[in-house]
Amino acid sequence: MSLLEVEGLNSYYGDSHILFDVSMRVEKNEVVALIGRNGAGKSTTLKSLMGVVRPRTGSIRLEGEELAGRKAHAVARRGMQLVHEDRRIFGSLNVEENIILAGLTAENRWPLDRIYEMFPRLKERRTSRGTDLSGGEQQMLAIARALVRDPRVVLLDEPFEGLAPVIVRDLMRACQDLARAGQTIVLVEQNLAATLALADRVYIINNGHIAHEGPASELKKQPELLQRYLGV
Ligand SMILES: Nc1ncnc2c1ncn2[C@@H]1O[C@H](COP(=O)(O)OP(=O)(O)OP(=O)(O)O)[C@@H](O)[C@H]1O
Repeated sequence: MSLLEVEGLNSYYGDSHILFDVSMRVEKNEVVALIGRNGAGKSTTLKSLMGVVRPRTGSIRLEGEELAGRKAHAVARRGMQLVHEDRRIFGSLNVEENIILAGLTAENRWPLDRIYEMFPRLKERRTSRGTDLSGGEQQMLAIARALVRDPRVVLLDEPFEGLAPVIVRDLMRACQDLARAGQTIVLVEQNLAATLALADRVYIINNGHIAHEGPASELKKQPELLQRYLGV
């Protein structure tokens, strides 16, 4: 049994059918990336896993437990965390308050020291308000807010988007440390180099259909796939 088993997801916005029989599996300690063109359905897949979008049909099993149809807070309680593209931190609270608040209702929590070891920059900025952080620091804080709840699976939606290359490098390093420490991650990211550096395995989604699945290391040798589905 895989840690996360997704079968036959069909998701809609109103009458628009967005995901078509999406199936994926994620092993424990694995980093799985979901890539595809703009509008292919990557964010909708993460939102469907998290219960933010409610799939009309399909199954989402985490450690064998069915999560499809549950609300996001219930899914979070079972050990899934989604770091949204728009980060969702509290601007009026400082860094440490943001982290503590996120962890309040969690069954298990990372100690603050472990968070700060992963993101030394957050330790330096721990008394700064959310609104005073740079984009990169906000992204670190958004990830920290997910990690403090000691998730079984963390879903990252475009964590490097809009960040300067030097910040991307720092965040990449943190994500690599996280992966090495055994954190299971599902990553959606436009930065293909970063994606292939981080991921063990990749799914390509095209018009809401899973079009390819395979090891990240092999995708680098398949330029025709990248051309066909990503236009690169
Ligand atoms: N809230 C919404 N209401 C209606 N349609 C939506 C909504 N969110 C997304 N869509 C549509 O669903 C489709 C899939 O969007 P989604 O955000 O999942 O794509 P994506 O692969 O993550 O792309 P991007 O990289 O542009 O975020 C697109 O056609 C998009 O316009």
